[in-house]
Amino acid sequence: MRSDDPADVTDRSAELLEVLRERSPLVQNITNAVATNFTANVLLAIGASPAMVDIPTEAEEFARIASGVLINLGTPHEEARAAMPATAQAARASDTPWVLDPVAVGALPVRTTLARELVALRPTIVRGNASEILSLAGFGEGGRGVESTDSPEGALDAALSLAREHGAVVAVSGPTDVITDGRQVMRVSNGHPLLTKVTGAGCALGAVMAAFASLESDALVAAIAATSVYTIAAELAAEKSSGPGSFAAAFVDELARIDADTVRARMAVA
Ligand SMILES: Nc1ncnc2c1ncn2[C@@H]1O[C@H](COP(=O)(O)OP(=O)(O)O)[C@@H](O)[C@H]1O
Ligand SMILES: Cc1ncsc1CCOP(=O)(O)O
Ligand SMILES: [Mg+2]
Repeated sequence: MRSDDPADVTDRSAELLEVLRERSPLVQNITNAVATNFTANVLLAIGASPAMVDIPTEAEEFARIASGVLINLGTPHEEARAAMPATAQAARASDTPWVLDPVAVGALPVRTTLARELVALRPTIVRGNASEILSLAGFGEGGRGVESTDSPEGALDAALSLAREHGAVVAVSGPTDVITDGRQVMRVSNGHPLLTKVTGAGCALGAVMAAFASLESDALVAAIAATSVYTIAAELAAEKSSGPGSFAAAFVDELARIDADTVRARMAVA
């Protein structure tokens, strides 16, 4: 498989969805108070097994047995903050892939310092919106709270810089998601604007990336596969919903229903 060949990546993404359903990876989440329940439901729907293990000592022990780990900085309370670096180190030491979501880094001092510390611990994937990726790379001041005020294309240089400095895949979300390992740059154009009207949609995508990264050693392909399955499910859900509330429910349903053939037919990667 060539990770820069859209046809190969499409095939592998479809296959990875089937592997995910067979293996049901155990995904550990240290995530925020807003997105916790939605994230767990998204993971269950897609076929993974969520565990919100986020307190010191337990979290780092769990990272050794988890299939993948998400560390998300959305509401970084003291206990979670204390657990994060040791969890990242334990994940690294035990070859558990881990995803960093630097929610709202930029102007907010506590999470911005913490995000810089964590990114130096070599996440497998850094996932954020464009403003977050620009800020983490030192290229911007942050978005509007948790929302982006920048475009993924405008964050490409920042993503390349972060990827090269830290040896991570960087996935920048937006209307077209831009994903890079510091050499290749791939774009996923699936998705629907209703995803931006459900809080935690970006956060839950990070957890899905941790699930896929546990199944595929090429983290670029894992991030593309996760984004594609997720955003195609959003397209299907949007066709059946009348607004953000019914969309959120339909989205969880479509994550549970989506199959490999649908991924092959609809995936728009280039
Ligand atoms: N305008 C848009 N059209 C289609 N999909 C979008 C749009 N904006 C974001 N998405 C999708 O929504 C999901 C969350 O992305 P985003 O809203 O950028 O993250 P965050 O919630 O962290 O700010 C991603 O899967 C992304 O592809
Ligand atoms: C609203 C909010 N405030 C702190 S974390 C959070 C959730 C952000 O979720 P997402 O980044 O997925 O939109
Ligand atoms: Mg976010």
